[in-house]
Amino acid sequence: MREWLRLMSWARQDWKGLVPAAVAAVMTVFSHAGLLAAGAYLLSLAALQPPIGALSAAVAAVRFFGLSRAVCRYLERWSAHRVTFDLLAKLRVKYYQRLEQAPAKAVSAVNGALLERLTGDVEVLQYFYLRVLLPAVVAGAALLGIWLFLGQFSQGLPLAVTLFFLLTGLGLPALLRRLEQPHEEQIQEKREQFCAVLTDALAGMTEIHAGSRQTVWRERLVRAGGELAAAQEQRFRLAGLQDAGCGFLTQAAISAVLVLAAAGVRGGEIRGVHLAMLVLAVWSMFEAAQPLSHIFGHSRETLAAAGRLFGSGEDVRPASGMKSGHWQPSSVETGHSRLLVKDLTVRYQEAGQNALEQVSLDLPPGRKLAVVGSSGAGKSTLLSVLLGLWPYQEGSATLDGLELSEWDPDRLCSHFSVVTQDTYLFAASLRDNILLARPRASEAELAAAVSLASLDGLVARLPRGLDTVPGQNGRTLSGGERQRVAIARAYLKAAPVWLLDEPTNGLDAATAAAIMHSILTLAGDKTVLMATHRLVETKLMDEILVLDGGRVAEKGNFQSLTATGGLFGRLWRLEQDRLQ
Ligand SMILES: Nc1ncnc2c1ncn2[C@@H]1O[C@H](COP(=O)(O)OP(=O)(O)OP(=O)(O)O)[C@@H](O)[C@H]1O
Repeated sequence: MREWLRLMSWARQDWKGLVPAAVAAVMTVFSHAGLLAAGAYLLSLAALQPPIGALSAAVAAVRFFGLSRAVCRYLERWSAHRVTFDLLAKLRVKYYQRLEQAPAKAVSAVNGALLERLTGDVEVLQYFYLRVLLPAVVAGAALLGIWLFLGQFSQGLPLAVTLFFLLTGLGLPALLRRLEQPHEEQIQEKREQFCAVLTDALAGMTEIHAGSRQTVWRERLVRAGGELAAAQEQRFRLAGLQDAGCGFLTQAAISAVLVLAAAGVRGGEIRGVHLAMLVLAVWSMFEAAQPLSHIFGHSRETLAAAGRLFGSGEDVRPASGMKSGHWQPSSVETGHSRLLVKDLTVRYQEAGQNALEQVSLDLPPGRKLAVVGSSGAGKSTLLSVLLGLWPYQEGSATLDGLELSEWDPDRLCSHFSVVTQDTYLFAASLRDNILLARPRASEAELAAAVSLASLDGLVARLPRGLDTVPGQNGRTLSGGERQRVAIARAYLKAAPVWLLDEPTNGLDAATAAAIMHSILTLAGDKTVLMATHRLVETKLMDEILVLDGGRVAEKGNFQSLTATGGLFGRLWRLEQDRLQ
């Protein structure tokens, strides 16, 4: 019921488009009935060979309904689809924005399932209007028309037709609905599974090849596709049964009308010239009952899709989000931001282990802080929380005195230039990929970013320079080159705080040193927080925070930490041994 109300209120946003579409749909059905009825009447009357003038009204009616049917059908299709696609576009954007504001949800969900929701579920919602709301309105109007029209001729006819109309539109579908229900749920489940396997296979293509697992994955895909097809086959069988049942009931209704009307003619209640008209008018009105029979199926599908779509938005709590009336500091403009973290505790699962526990740090403007620790210590988690990508359960994290959870996500992000361990490049030109950070940057600013990030050598080598498309996720670029693109983006963004998550991960020592040099030169007097595994890079930082199992194990600068022989000292010696 909740989903129904939400769908109705969703559709209500565009009621100005919906009403004309519904009117056009009703007029189409009436025009169709009018055309057949007037045609049948004309032929019956003509068979009695009356003076030609007596046929003129019927001829005019046939012409009128013939034209109005075509025009109304066109208007109905055009307006209904236009308004539906408008609504779907709005819904897609809204759903994407929700995910964007709460990426925690996106990260924890299976990619394929998310993709399926953004495409499949949103697509299914078009049925709500086109195949649920609209047919219901049209069927209601048709039933009213049947009563008004047939009531002129006999009392028994509307009753008989209504009975068959309701059996066709509601009785039979309600019966089949019970049989279909388990298949619907199964189809959705199988479809999500198939999408998840497919997206996994595409994303992990390299690993699959490297591990010679092509056959296994091909079989997995074929199996998932086969299970989906089998589930769909069952449902299509029932849909076929429903179509056959509808056809049968329509013919039964026509036969009943014929028998009743013929009896009426014999009894003098109905004129013989009206007999064919009544039969054909009823036949055409059943055009409105047949779509009604699919309402159950489509409403179930749309309600399930609405539940997943609206539901997924609902259980997401943005990690950051502006509370109305809050003053939002604007240190982006002044270039000075202070990050203060106090006793921060973060858990990924409600009852799970803490990924961060009682972590505190102070990052005044211009300070350079390195966060180190072994794998799983919580470095990336800390950065995700600061970026507003993950909520925290306890403690506080403020930027310029305002809790991160109070910040508007866009405004919060505008304070950070980010370089992650694996920079994503879109399937667009290198220019567009760099300008992502500041789309309105001038050519001079872009050129400066390219040169300062040491990308000019690469740009000179590329066939179309900055306009070259480096493939999906920069397939044609090396890891170091991709990181340089990220640095150029960070520089262009000119945010007061640089957040770096292992920016030299996977690069050789020489490239890593060159990248670090570029970063620290470009960051200049900006604040820097860098998570890293390479302890040598921490020599250049003002302070080092050593995390161990989500807790702060040590704090200090490079000299003090190596001198004490604690965790950092041990890790440093291990790194030195490995390099020798
Ligand atoms: N999305 C997630 N869902 C559940 N647990 C997670 C998630 N991301 C990280 N964790 C867990 O949180 C802990 C900290 O992970 P985190 O990625 O922050 O460590 P890290 O120090 O950055 O590790 P690495 O150096 O390997 O990147 C780990 O135990 C990890 O398994």
